[in-house]
Amino acid sequence: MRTVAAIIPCKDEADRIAATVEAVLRLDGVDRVVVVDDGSSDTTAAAAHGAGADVIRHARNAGKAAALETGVRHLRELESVGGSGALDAGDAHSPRHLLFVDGDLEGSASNLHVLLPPVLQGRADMTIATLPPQSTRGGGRGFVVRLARDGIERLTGWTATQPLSGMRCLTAEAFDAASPLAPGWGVEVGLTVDVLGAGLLIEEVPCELQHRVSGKDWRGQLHRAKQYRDVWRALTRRRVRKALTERAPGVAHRF
Ligand SMILES: O=c1ccn([C@@H]2O[C@H](COP(=O)(O)OP(=O)(O)O[C@H]3O[C@H](CO)[C@@H](O)[C@H](O)[C@H]3O)[C@@H](O)[C@H]2O)c(=O)[nH]1
Ligand SMILES: O=C(O)[C@H](O)COP(=O)(O)O
Repeated sequence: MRTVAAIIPCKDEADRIAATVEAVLRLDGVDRVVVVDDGSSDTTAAAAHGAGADVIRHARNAGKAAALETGVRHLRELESVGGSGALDAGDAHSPRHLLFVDGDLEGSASNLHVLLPPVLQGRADMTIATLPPQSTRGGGRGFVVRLARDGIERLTGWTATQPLSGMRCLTAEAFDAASPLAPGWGVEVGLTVDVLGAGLLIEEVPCELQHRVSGKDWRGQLHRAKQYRDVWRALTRRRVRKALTERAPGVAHRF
């Protein structure tokens, strides 16, 4: 049985991370959980460690994409030092599949198991969870989601139901196709465009997840403004790269 390593980027999730880690560790097929504490000012790292995760910390906040990259780098280092060479138990020559999980899912993370079979069985290179209506009402008006969905569609022809969903299971090949990741909140859009651009397959999978939604207050709106900026940057970079690939292939890799 091939196994999957989970990476959980988190900032200030001390109240939620232990329940999330415990639920992910119980998932069939997941044998390691790496939590990246992205410069939290609370006790996120200690709570994650206490729940059984490998924990690595950013001294300063660097954003979600950087936290995911740190997690994957740490995982690969851990496993090459440990002797398994970033390989899984079932196939001595394949790098690990990855499961990206947000830190605020708590017990609902136990429903993430549906993301694994399409990837483990080779039907998809990346699965993306789609979430049901959330029990707490959010304060968004759909601006970021529309920017992301329309941008992905224009670049790839594929329509994402929930383009910002960060709960994803992916092969090492899919991760490497999107590396370096688009910074900050651009990471999901970058992953989707790059994975499709590499000719790999994506499947969306409904998943009963509940997370902390951003509200209508100024914090929520500031968060959305940053999401908008990062998604716009990720899309713009990829539009430039695509145009250059068509017109000046020699320089396109620099973008
Ligand atoms: O600087 C940061 C900020 C957040 N996080 C973590 O990233 C995850 C997602 O952040 P969250 O605050 O929950 O963002 P939301 O806006 O609620 O998230 C939605 O939108 C994001 C993209 O904009 C996706 O990454 C998420 O999966 C999706 O649920 C959580 O584990 C956070 O703790 C970091 O690691 N570093
Ligand atoms: O609250 C949300 O759903 C996200 O922050 C995205 O914001 P949006 O509703 O403006 O797209």
